[in-house]
Amino acid sequence: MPPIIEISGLRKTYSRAFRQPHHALDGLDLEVAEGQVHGFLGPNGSGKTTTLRALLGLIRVDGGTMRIFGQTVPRQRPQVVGRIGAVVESPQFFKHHSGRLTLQLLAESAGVPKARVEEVLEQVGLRDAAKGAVRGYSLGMRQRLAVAQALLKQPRLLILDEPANGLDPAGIHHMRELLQWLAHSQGVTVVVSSHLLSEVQQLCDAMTIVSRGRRIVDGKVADIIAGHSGTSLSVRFPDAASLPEAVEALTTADATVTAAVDRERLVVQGAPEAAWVTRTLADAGIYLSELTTETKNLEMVFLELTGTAPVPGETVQIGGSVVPPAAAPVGAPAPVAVEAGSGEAEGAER
Ligand SMILES: Nc1ncnc2c1ncn2[C@@H]1O[C@H](COP(=O)(O)OP(=O)(O)OP(=O)(O)O)[C@@H](O)[C@H]1O
Repeated sequence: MPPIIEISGLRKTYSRAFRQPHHALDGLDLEVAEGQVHGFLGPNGSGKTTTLRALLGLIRVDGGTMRIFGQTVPRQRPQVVGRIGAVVESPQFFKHHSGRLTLQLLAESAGVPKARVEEVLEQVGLRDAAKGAVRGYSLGMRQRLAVAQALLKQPRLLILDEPANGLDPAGIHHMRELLQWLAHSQGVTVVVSSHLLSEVQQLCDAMTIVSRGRRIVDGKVADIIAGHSGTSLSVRFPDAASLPEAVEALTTADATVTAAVDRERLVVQGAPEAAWVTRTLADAGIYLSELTTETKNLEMVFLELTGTAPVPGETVQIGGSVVPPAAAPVGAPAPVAVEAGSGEAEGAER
């Protein structure tokens, strides 16, 4: 079955006064299969929103191709727009209207039966708050209203930019259940962008990790974690002067082992077992004072893949993540529901 979304080599460059042009998208690829919750994960400024805005026709790109439901967009957007619901960017609801009236007016203009309004209010958990004016809504409530708006037309593809934004833990849990139900029981394909790793891990079936406008890795969430996880060993010595000798001893004994000095300790990866490290060092006349095993979680995998792992004494700058290793590739304020394909509306230069 062809992917619901296929993006290949997408490019978007912003010119900046007195600075080099900025490649927000630098040949980005993305494939999203039908009926899954697909996480679009990346550090701040990695190009997630730019990609979603391009898909929805809100900005023009400089290169690459995009297909939704097999149709090339933006050219064939009219053929697919009715099947897409999206929540990207800031809310623009009439503050004096109630949540229910907001949805009723939108339903009317879209030719959707009024009964559908009650269904979506129930689905997003706003039934009891529906008669209150939107001006009294919290960030999380506006977020829910935006999602309700996106669901009105019973879309087959739902695109949400940071859906957990503004939601409290109960709201996040509720949103997760709703999105998984839509995907797994209703066959809706759901794409969510996020920088919340734990949320992606719990919510998504598959994910694409991006950094600096490029895809770093994609696949099933569990496979990505399994494929990049592993254990590393942290080794300390009575005297830090032993560190360079220890690196030499370990990497000479086995060329596939990596040993990196991290302040006063050595981080060893690829060793057959902990005992091998102890033995190899002892054979070289080096004695250690501590050896601990560290298992990687998704956060460590993400930091490693996107090159945003903290460096002692340095603060990683936005958009300044390092170029990821060559071996890796495998394959807001509260948002508002955006009418997909509502035209080319280039955002203001930041
Ligand atoms: N209209 C614009 N003018 C200039 N630069 C822009 C514009 N929109 C985005 N950018 C830049 O493009 C890069 C990608 O931005 P984008 O909003 O797509 O990132 P993101 O992955 O969604 O980040 P976040 O997680 O912080 O929302 C950033 O460096 C951003 O500053």
